[in-house]
Order: sequence, then C-alpha cells, then structure tokens
Amino acid sequence: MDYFSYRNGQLHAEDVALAAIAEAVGTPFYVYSAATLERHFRVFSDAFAGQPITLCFATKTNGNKAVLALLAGLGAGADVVSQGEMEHALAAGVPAGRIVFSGVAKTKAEMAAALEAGIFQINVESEPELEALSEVAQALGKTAPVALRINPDVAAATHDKIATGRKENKFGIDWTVAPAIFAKAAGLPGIAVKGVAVHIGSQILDLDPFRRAFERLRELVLALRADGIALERVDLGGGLGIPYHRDDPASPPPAEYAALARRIFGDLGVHLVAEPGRLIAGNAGMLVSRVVYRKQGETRTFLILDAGFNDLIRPAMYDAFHDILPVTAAAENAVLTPVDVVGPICESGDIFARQRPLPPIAAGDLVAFATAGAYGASMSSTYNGRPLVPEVMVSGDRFAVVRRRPSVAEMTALESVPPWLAKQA
Ligand SMILES: Cc1ncc(COP(=O)(O)O)c(C=O)c1O
Ligand SMILES: N[C@@H](CCCC[NH3+])C(=O)O
Repeated sequence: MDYFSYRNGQLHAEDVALAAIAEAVGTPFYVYSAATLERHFRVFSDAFAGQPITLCFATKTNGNKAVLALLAGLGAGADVVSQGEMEHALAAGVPAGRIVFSGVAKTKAEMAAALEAGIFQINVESEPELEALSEVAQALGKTAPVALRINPDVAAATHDKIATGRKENKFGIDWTVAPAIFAKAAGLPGIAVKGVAVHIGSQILDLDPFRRAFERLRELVLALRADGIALERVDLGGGLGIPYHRDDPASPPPAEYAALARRIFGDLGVHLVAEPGRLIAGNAGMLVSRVVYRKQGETRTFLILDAGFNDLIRPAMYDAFHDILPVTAAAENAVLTPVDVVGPICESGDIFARQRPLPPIAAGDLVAFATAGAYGASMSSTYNGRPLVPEVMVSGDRFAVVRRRPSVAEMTALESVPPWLAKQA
C-alpha cells in the first residue's frame, strides 16, 4: 500500500499535489511519503510482535536523514556499510545500540569508529577481517560484538548483480568452513561472538530461498552449540522484494516471512536482527521529472526528460522497470503510444523505458517514476555536472525539502587547482 494517488486529475503524495512541489523546488526531485514509510515499518515490526528483535533499516536503500529519523522514531535501527553511513545514521538519531555494520571491506579505521561508537553488532565477512577486528579491538581495549556472515550457497531468483548468497559471490564466509572460523573467533582476543548473519540478495519475491538459507543457519547454530559455542543472535539480513510492474507477484507478506523465521528459529531462544530496506522505502518514494522535449525520430518518438541515469540508475544498471505516470492524469479515452523515455546524459544507455505505451505527454509536462524510494537518490551521482536533486518529505498536507539541491558553485568549490598546475596561456 502506498499513499500516492490521483485526486482531481492530479497525482498527489498524501495530500500534496506533486505539481505544487515541482513549482516550489523545481525538477527533478525525489518525494517521499512519511505515512507510507511509517505504515511499511509498522507492518514489518508488527509481524514480529512478541519476538525479541532489532529491526535495522538498510540505510543504503535510502539514507536521507529525515527518512532515518522518522524510522528511528518508530524504533528502527540501521544496517550500515560504511563509516559514512554509520555517522550519518547516528546524526539522524539512530541509537548506536541499534546499529549493525555490514560489508566485505571494512577498514581498520572503520572498525575503530564502530567500536568507539559502541554499535550493536559488526557483521564479519571473512577470516582476514576477523583478524583485523581482533587487532583493532585489542589496541582500543574494547570487545567487538560480532556476528559472522555466512554464505549459505543459496541461489535466489533475482537480478544477477544483486544476488549475494551463492558461493561465487564475494559475500560471507562459506557455510562449509563456518564452524572452523567460529571456533577461531571464539578464541580471539577482543572478539565476542554473538551470532550468525546471512543476506542472500535483494528483490526476492519468493520465500523459499529464505527458508533454505535460514535452515542452513539453524543447522549451524545447533552444531556450534554442540561444540560449546553458544550463539545468542541470528541476523536474517534483508532482501524481501516488492512489485515494480503490475504483473509482478506481490511482496511476500511480512507476516509469512516472520512466521518462517519463528518456525525455524523459534525454539532456539535467539534474539533476531532483520535488515529490511526496499520493502520499507521502495513504494514510499517517487522521482518527479519534467519533459524537456518530445522529439520525433525516424523510427521512434522520444520523451526527453530533465532526469537522467545519474538521478535514477536502476533502469540502466539492472534493466529495472519503473512505472512512469503522467502527473496530470490522462483522459480516460486517451490513446497509448509507444515512446522511448530518455534522459539528458550523453550516453545511449540513459534510457528509462523503451517503447513504453504512454498517453499523450508533451514538453513541459511532469512525469513521475513510481517505486523510486529505494536505491533511487542513494545511488545517484553528479555525472555530466548535474547537481544531486532535492528530496522532499510529505506528511499529510505538509511538505518539506529534506535535502536541498546544491548550487553548481558549491560543487565547484569542492575542487581546487594547485597553483603549480595552472599554466599561463
Ligand atoms: C547486508 C545487507 N543487508 C540488507 C540489505 C537490504 O536489502 P533489501 O533492500 O533487499 O531489503 C542489503 C542489500 O541488499 C544488504 O547488502
Ligand atoms: N541497488 C540494488 C539493490 C542492491 C542491494 C544491495 N545489497 C537495486 O537497486 O535493486
């Protein structure tokens, strides 16, 4: 469920017309619905009611401070993958005690920062990382609360670039060698082995791969307990998918996902951690853009937008589908014509949709990309000298700019030319 709908022929986020936001902040911009974020988070947390659990929103999905603050206010923690994300989450008000640090390449500096901040858990993904963390913790006189991320060798039906649980992927410790690494971890100074973690990939619409991965984790927990290593936490990772296209299957209901986790881990008496991202934020955001030109090519019609793949890279990177909606509703009897929807970037890959049947849309009109709240703004760049676009939060009939558009002067001021480089012409 989301809170984007047409009213009086105008697309709204909650009670605010997108056209009014465009008027105020210019285009392109991202817009988020606070009510949608809240509802999605509550549905997920309600599904686990009664179960000791830390719900860590994956901040790579949408790291906007207002988004993180809203979720933190509902009790969310954060799954972070860099010192930058960690400091940003702390600045947004996420308590350190609800932060999990994931990622394959944590540097010693990042480990030290995580230990100084006193976060809930560091998810270690390899033996060398474990050794490095032990060294850093000892040097600081601290003990690192650790989960080992296991690679369960489970293939999930998703895009190849975002499947992370197969043995050929760089993530996690192979489940076959995990007992030995746990035994080593248990004996390392500065390391407190708290649990086991997994994350098999993203945009997964079927619960079965989760079941297979969780069952592997359960076997591991039991085997380790038999060896005297008592794990008290299981981190389920993220990965629940959402429908982008009307023909996509619905998201697996969080209640069924929670029931699966309870069925597999319920009798172990463990504290669970979950790291949902897309499920919370995906349908809570749209990217709004203006048509700059409608161009008639020899074989195609192009709708050329003021948003490009630097603003929303998912179509170019994963051939992802995003619904494209006219902000002013089309007439009921409007004829749909196939058009190529493209951006301004100087690459042919800057294309959002090929031969998409759309109602009449002219230069100057606004369009909205649906389901852009996850991996939209967070993956954007300034390629082609394009400043990152504003982000706007709507709640009821209010809206606020929660990330302003930097000026080109600010971008230019970040760079400098050393005097010894500049030549006299
Ligand atoms: C370790 C980890 N946790 C959580 C997530 C969030 O995944 P999703 O947005 O699919 O829920 C990701 C991204 O896939 C991840 O790499
Ligand atoms: N960026 C990907 C998801 C990656 C998940 C990262 N662990 C997407 O847009 O679908």
